[in-house]
Amino acid sequence: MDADAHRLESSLWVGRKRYRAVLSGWYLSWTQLDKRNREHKTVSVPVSELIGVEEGQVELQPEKKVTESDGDFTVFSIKRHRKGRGSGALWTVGRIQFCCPSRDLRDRWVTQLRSALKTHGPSRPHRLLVFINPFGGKKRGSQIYRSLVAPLFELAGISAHVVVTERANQARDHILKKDLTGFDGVVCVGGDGMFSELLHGVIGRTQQEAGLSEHDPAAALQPCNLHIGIIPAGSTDCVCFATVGVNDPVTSALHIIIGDSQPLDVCSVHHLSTLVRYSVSLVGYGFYGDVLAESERYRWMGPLRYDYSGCMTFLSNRCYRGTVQFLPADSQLSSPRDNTRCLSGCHVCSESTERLFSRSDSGSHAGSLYSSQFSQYSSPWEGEWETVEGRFKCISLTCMSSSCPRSPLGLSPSAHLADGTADLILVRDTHPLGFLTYLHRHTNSQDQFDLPFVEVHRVKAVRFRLPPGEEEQAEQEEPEVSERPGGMNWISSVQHLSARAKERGVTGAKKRGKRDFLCGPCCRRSPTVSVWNCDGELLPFTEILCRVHGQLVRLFARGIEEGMVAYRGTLGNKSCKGKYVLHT
Ligand SMILES: Nc1ncnc2c1ncn2[C@@H]1O[C@H](COP(=O)(O)OP(=O)(O)OP(=O)(O)O)[C@@H](O)[C@H]1O
Ligand SMILES: CCCCCCCCCCCCC/C=C/[C@@H](O)[C@H](CO)NC(=O)CCCCC
Ligand SMILES: [Ca+2]
Repeated sequence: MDADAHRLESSLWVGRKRYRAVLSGWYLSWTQLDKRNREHKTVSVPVSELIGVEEGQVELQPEKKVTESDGDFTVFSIKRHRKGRGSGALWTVGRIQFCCPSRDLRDRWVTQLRSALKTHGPSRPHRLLVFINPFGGKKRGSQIYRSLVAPLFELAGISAHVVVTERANQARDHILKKDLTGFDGVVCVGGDGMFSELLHGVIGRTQQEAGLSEHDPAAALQPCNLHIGIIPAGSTDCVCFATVGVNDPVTSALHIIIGDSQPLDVCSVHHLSTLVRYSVSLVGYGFYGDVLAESERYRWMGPLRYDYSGCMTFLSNRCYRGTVQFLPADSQLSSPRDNTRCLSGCHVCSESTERLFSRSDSGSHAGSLYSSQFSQYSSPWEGEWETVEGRFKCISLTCMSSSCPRSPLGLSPSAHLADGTADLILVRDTHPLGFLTYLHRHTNSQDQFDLPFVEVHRVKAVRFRLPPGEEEQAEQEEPEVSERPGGMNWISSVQHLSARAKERGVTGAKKRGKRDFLCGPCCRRSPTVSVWNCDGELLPFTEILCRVHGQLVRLFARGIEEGMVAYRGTLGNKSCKGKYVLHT
């Protein structure tokens, strides 16, 4: 469609000032005119960043108020605010009140702006399925949705079907089993645990519909079309923070409204021939597993439980033996120590998109999303496995930086959201001060990998084994796997085992009498086996195989926007490229 099909130009008033307003191409701009018709300051807003247009003078805060008058209309758009270094932009709603000399002209402006919005925003969602966890984080999910998010969805003309969950895994089961026709996306209001429910629902549903089994780690899974949105209202909100750059409900709601799309790598975790779980932020053994196991006893503390358990776990000064094997990623493409950051529009991720989807029938990426991935035609195990054996303070695998408010640059600051790889961080046994230095570097900009006991690898797959004599005694715990593609027996079996792991604070190890978490970390002989933390859930198995699936899901996000985003505009006659002209 011709970008100028909606062109409109006229004189308008904003307050007492007269402007020449133009809707042209991809922008709405208005230039102040003086009494002699000389042009002054121009403000420009991309149509893609308009939220909605309303007749009359409209205010949203403290609640929606409309004052009708013949010539007025109100335009709502995205307004950026710069946050601290390393984080993304905070978005709020900008409001501009225009006044036309006639009702007829007002109607033309409203019609043209609305139709420009439709044309320029084909990827914007119209219908969303929203799951609210009323108990996540500080238990403010329902209030956050009602007061901050719902009014914006209404303004943008999005219809939302809201489910307030009454039990864990309700959102996941709903996505797996219910009719989702007509929904353009699913949204969670909660923390990483809620996101994980949506992730499992969306991936499981997509594989069911494609007739694929999720258990085979070598299988090429079908990329998911249904977008996931996250309104942060949890304890860590790591996935939101790492994909948007801030954990702010309004910013996330605005990314959803304008239909942003961020592909995300997902790691599948397998035990023997069973899929155990999917992960995007952390598969962690040793310290992070112990912190999570310990924190389960202190849920009542809310988000503070991680700080308390972190201290207790640190004081217990444990390390664990094991063998880690990994399949390195192509080191020509990127490295976890190249000091780059994956930002919005990242070229490493874009090139990966081409590699992952290039063998599809359709030339366009959007088309190729619906067809099979390149990896279906080649083995995911190409390359030589490397082996590292030893005693580890912690072993972490992350598909993305895993930045969060506790650690603004994250577990692996140069990791990419959508490059088809994960970073494997091995922290060998060291003295407590060394490990404290490693942990502390997560909170500032010092390089946590520049320590003699730390190594980091960019990988496509990882395998973990216990030392001989300590192997997993999994016979009694092996879940019964459904033979049917997309079968769901494994979910309930693994879920049952995870719940048992949670109850005991640790996986089957207690049975072996090798550890006992429940009596406190400081007063026991050191256990020899830890537990895996998979995006905040304890895994019921110790010996696992992890495989990265490039760009398996898509979020309503755009990666981290660092600094103000440039777009063309004019300031008087001078170019102001590189500046975002704010308006209120
Ligand atoms: N109604 C409910 N009752 C109990 N648990 C629920 C309910 N709805 C969702 N859950 C579960 O609560 C867990 C924690 O939720 P959520 O992620 O929203 O909060 P959180 O406090 O941030 O936790 P975390 O960040 O540690 O995962 C999730 O794993 C989810 O499965
Ligand atoms: C001396 C100061 C030391 C400070 C140390 C700070 C280190 C912070 C690293 C942050 C790593 C976050 C990894 C993300 C994990 C999430 O998928 C998961 C689910 O929400 N959270 C936890 O498991 C919760 C576990 C959180 C552990 C801290
Ligand atoms: Ca990645």
